[in-house]
Amino acid sequence: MEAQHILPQPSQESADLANPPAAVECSALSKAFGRHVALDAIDLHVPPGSIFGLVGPNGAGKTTLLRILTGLSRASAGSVHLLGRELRADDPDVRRDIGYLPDVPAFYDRMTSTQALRLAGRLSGLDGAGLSGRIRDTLQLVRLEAGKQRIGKYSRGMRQRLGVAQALINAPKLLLLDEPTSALDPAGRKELLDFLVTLRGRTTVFFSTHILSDVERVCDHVAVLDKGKVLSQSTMEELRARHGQQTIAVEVTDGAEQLAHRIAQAPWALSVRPGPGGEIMVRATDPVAAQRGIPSLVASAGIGLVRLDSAELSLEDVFLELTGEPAQ
Ligand SMILES: Nc1ncnc2c1ncn2[C@@H]1O[C@H](COP(=O)(O)OP(=O)(O)OP(=O)(O)O)[C@@H](O)[C@H]1O
Repeated sequence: MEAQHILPQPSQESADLANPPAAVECSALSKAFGRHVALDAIDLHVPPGSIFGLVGPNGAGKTTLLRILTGLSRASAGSVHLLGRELRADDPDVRRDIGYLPDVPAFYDRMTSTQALRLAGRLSGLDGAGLSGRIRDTLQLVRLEAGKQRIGKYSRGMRQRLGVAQALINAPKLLLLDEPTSALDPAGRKELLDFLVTLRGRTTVFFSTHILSDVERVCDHVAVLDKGKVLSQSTMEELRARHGQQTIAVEVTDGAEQLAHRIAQAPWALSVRPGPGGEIMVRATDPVAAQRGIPSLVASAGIGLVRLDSAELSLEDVFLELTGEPAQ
């Protein structure tokens, strides 16, 4: 995918700002459906220009949050600022610079791709030759024909790609995507993710997903949402480093199960579980005490120590540590 025609151009105004505002700033944001709390006083800071992944299992509250950010749903409490302006029901202008791809994009099935994008463009205030050019460019970008085929005949993947084109029609400064890759085959996923990378630094991309490898592939920032709470938010490096330091990988010659049992009794042991390479992964309240204590536990068990190291954690490991559940 080639992005240069459809990318928003960096504005002089934003270049002049020493500290551009956060693309998304949520403060104590809550949403309840009756007695069910879907979002529980979340604070979220999405830096401008970032590719930000919001990961969470089914039911975490991802779609609820994205619907609030796009103005499709109202928060029960708290505030949202988008690109420096407060999101309010009586101020539709705030949403002018936003593109949105819902989890299941809806179209009029009797329309063609061009007609759907013309409608979306007009709703964004575009018209004339400028709109026609943008329709051509965005369709080319998502590899869809401008022909006579009706959307009702499209595959799921084609509908998803048309949804991306629709979200980009107004050259948004903030692109919100709800599970953008879930309906795509591996080649389509790779293509969409590669395209999102080309937007880095020019448009803020905020997307929700439960596919951790997608986040690892393209995101520079990540937040973990679970049961309506933000458990963690940081850069990808900070997330891995923070959790890696607290987790120690222990590899022994034999008797790993017996050793794991002994380690679990130590006062500094938070959790002990098998790692991907057959080693024992130890999460410790005091990593230094754990690094000192583990060799003597290995020696007293009469087995040999092969490796004792800070763990190299994948996002999958971090997610498991934070939520206590593997990603679906
Ligand atoms: N309109 C609604 N009425 C009642 N409960 C709702 C409504 N919308 C969402 N919920 C509940 O709020 C919680 C969060 O749902 P949400 O769809 O935001 O999660 P999600 O992280 O997007 O999950 P998924 O990946 O399955 O789409 C769930 O428990 C869901 O059942």
